[in-house]
Amino acid sequence: MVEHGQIALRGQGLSFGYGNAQVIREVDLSLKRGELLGIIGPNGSGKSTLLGLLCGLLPPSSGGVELLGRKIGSYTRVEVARLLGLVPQDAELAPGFTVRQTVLTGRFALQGGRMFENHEDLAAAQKALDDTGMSGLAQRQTGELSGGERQRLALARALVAEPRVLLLDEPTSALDLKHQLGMMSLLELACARDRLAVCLVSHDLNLAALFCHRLLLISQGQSLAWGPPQEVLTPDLLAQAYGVEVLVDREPSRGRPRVTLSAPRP
Ligand SMILES: Nc1ncnc2c1ncn2[C@@H]1O[C@H](COP(=O)(O)OP(=O)(O)OP(=O)(O)O)[C@@H](O)[C@H]1O
Repeated sequence: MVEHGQIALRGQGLSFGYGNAQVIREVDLSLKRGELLGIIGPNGSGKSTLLGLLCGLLPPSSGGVELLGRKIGSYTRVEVARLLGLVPQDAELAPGFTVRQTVLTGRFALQGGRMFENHEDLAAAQKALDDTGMSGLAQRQTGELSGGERQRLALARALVAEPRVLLLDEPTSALDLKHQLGMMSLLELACARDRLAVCLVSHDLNLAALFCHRLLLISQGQSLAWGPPQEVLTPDLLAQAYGVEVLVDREPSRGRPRVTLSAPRP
């Protein structure tokens, strides 16, 4: 169970626009230590923009973000990089590097000016490669990876930095069933064991329901629902957000809500 009272990341009254187009409106969100939080919502509803606000990359037009109890703007960039990891959609992987070298670049913020990796860095990189199922590809060049392998490498590079908060934008979108389960189980374990706070954006409502403690449903830049999966994944709320009819029942392994699209016969 997630304990209350230990907020890792908090966004309050967040608003943001690109130019004159208002994209995020008055969104509140809190992420506890050890919590796995899912942000869901239709295309263009503002999920990636919200992640950008939460990690301090985008400046809110109103409202603010607190990381571990302090305004995010009061940290230096290196301090933020040390505490908070971000895995964007299509994470950039520099060409010409091997998978292992790429994972090791994730240790940069921990190295404090040290030029070469030490034994601890190498051991952490190996563990991240093992955990993400990438050790067999450790010598492969980044330009020679499949989409799913790139996603797993991006996660390995983020985990090796040992962040306190991890934000991920559609981290399972290119993964097959086994690797979806592997990645979500790994994140779940990091939450439970290391008290990592994880916030991920996903279009896979069932995967999010299966693993996330709470969900935030965003629609047109606003928070439409916020709470445990069974309170958010209801046919009414999903119809409001996505404009489609769905069936919601319980999946048998954890009793979490399961969403099925309802399509009329042709
Ligand atoms: N750099 C930008 N400049 C202008 N408008 C942008 C920019 N990035 C995103 N937008 C617009 O802001 C809105 C929210 O985009 P955002 O990427 O946050 O949505 P999303 O919910 O993550 O979408 P998706 O599910 O399709 O990835 C969209 O209307 C998008 O077109």
